[in-house]
Amino acid sequence: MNGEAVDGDAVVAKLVEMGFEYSSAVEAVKVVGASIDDAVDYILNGPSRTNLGASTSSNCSKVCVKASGKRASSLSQPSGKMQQSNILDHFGTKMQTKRSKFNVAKDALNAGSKVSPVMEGNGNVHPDMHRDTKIKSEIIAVDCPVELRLGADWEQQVSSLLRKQFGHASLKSFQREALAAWLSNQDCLVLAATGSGKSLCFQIPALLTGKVVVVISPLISLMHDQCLKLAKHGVSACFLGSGQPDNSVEKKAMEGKYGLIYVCPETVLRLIKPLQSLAAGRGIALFAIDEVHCVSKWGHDFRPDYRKLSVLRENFSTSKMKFLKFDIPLMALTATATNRVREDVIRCLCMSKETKIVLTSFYRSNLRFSVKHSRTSSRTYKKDFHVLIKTYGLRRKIGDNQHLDCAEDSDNTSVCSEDDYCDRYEDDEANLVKNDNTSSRETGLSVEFLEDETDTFQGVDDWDVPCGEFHGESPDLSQEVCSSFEMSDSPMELEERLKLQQKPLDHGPTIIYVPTRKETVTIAKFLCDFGIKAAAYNAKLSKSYLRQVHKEFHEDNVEVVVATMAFGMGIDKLNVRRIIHYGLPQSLEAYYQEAGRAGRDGKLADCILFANLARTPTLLPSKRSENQLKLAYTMLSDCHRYGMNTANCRARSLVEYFGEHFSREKCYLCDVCIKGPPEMLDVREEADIFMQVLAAHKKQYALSRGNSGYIADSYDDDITRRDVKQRQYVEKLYLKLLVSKIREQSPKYMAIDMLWWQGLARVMESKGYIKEGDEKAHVQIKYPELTERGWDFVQSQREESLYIFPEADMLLAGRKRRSFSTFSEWGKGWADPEIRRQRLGRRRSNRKPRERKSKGFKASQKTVRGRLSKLLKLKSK
Ligand SMILES: Nc1ncnc2c1ncn2[C@@H]1O[C@H](COP(=O)(O)OP(=O)(O)OP(=O)(O)O)[C@@H](O)[C@H]1O
Ligand SMILES: [Mg+2]
Repeated sequence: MNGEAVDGDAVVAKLVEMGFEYSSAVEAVKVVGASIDDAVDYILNGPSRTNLGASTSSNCSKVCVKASGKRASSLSQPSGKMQQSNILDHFGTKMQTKRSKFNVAKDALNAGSKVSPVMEGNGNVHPDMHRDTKIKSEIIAVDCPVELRLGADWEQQVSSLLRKQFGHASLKSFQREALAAWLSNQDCLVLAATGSGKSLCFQIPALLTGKVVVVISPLISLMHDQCLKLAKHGVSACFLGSGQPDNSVEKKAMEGKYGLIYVCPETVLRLIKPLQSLAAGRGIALFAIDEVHCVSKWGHDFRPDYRKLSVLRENFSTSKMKFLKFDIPLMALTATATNRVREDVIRCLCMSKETKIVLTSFYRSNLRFSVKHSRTSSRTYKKDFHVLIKTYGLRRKIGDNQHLDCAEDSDNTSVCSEDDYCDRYEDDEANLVKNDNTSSRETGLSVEFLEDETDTFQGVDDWDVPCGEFHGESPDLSQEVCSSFEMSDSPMELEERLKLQQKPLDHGPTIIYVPTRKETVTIAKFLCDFGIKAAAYNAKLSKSYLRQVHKEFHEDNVEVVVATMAFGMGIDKLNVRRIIHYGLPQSLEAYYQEAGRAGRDGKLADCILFANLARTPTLLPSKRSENQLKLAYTMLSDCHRYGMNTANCRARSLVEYFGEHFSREKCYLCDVCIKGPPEMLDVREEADIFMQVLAAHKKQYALSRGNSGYIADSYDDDITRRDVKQRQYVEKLYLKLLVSKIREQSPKYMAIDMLWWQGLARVMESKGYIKEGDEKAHVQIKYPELTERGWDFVQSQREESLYIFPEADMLLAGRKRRSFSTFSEWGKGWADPEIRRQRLGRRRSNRKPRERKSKGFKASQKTVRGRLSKLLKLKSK
């Protein structure tokens, strides 16, 4: 009995961790018992398809109806919409027919193989799937190709191989460069955009020579994905490590039975000796380190074990292995690396000084970037996802063949939509205050995120989500990705791009990235309620469910996947039309990496970022050293600034963030290019007072410490030295306090909101007039301090204007009514007739009759008069 209770609790805890609501978890465990799989099935499928005995089903029917009723009431449902009450409805009975499904997949893989297909039953099949399907481990012997002598015509040989094996017309220029470097035994760092075809750079060497290519990859899902694709193309490959259920695969791999061996860094460290034997036997052509940004602490996905990969150079060099004529070349590849990360990678991996850097543009010219302001909470789902609802939900209603114009709704493309803002004004202000006051939030864990739990990078096992790629056909060569990367600014091209601005998207799936597991489930359920085939994806959901989602997504049966970062790297699906980030990502690297899942077929795709721009973003919880914390803040801050930007082309800012010179003027596709920047604003007066107050504080502080030194000479005495001595001045002036002082000095600034000043502080910082005065890193400036340039600004007393493009928060503040965070401020404003008129008018318009009524009733219960009037009412009845 006792044991049962403990088990039940553990299952409930696990379900909550997966992102399910506590009440649903408790209810599921009550009905199906302490089995995770049954409970998940119960929550997702409802009682109808849960594998329960008839009696149990009927017994629980009441509970289930109650549960679904509860869910329904929490979501607003428009009349006449398609009803699909849970996120697995569209899977139909597929979850129950794993065996036949998998066999079909296996058949498809084998049928697609053109040359001696090697699809290892055990090698590429997840243990669960293996158990379910009972596929016999059947190994097809691989004839090692004879080592080719590659002469000057190697490009021709590669081209014919490429056509025969992969169906591609030709190599892209960066692939050619990377292969040329490998052929001359050089190390190579390949920096190329997401979806550009980096994998081919290390797959070709395995096909050209009889030697093995060892690929180091961070995710089992990614390794599995690539092995399945290679099998489809008739290339022998396997992956090793904890995700590999068949122990014999490792042995065979070390005997040279596979052309490509995928390993995670943890495994490669363990296999150094056997790999040395392999190098002495069949030979190793290349070590490829995919997603190499994981090496660097400056990268967004740092993996400590990646840092130990210097063992490759140490152990596979001519000094260590006398029979080698040259060090086995290293090829490192990534789509997201800043200059700092690149240097770090070369140093950490001990790559040679002559390392060839193959750098292509990070620019993805077919991606249409935009940023929208949203509270990103359940209250805004309906508004934010209305385009998806229109596209997928309605689509089914009017028939699949009919084209639906799914161009973005004009008022929704706006970064700062006014009605978006007003109704959440109070909350946002409260959050701002909360963020400002709780510096502990920035140093520790955010309660909000602790509750929800996030998918953070822990280890390769967390990502053990084997998945397959079942394209079934080669990509359309006329739509090669490379063509979209190599566009010029010719008038014709420009015209084409201008046409693209308003072009509706082709039909294809969407991925929504959210920060927490909980949101994956709530948003997926919300979309399902509108008839959309949506599914949640987070690392804690059951493996069989995730495998199913992945597969259905690749087969175009799932239209929207709502995922955490667990569905990031390695997703190579050609026709993804929209990537939506619902909440600000933690870095621009992560953002660009995830956005890169869109439009891999070269056709137009949307990358939309919804973020609450009225709120300072917080870091997701993770273990970080002090330095890592600083870096994490810097990266989050860069991302925040990207969202705040209203004047620079988004594609340009992203590409320049990675250190690339953006050769064209702008992309002509992003929201900024389409709408143009906002009207410029002369902020000379506000900047003046901002800087003057800051300078005055610094002087007062110096005097109060008896250290009048460098500023005493220029001190103009509107405050006497004695006054200064009597008061205690803190060295750093908190931005909020600074704004209070500005308001104190001049009531005309009373009506300017704190958000606006935050924006101004950011602008002044970017112009080099102020800097952060706190040693701790912050997302946005918290303790402004004058720079030398700032002191010049203060002393110059220039009259000329200071025009700036107002940032998103400044625009929001302009539309928002100012709040008064302290009682004294509220009191002060009343003296000004204009402010008084505004406030009274606002108070009247703020009155929401329904809410006030209920609030009034509750309040009345607390007062004597209220209770008496209630009594009287009852008596009179
Ligand atoms: N030379 C080529 N011609 C046409 N298509 C190609 C060529 N090389 C690769 N591709 C296609 O490009 C797509 C993306 O390839 P790949 O997964 O290697 O991208 P990637 O650069 O590794 O992206 P990511 O950084 O997102 O991992 C694949 O579907 C592949 O078939
Ligand atoms: Mg890749």
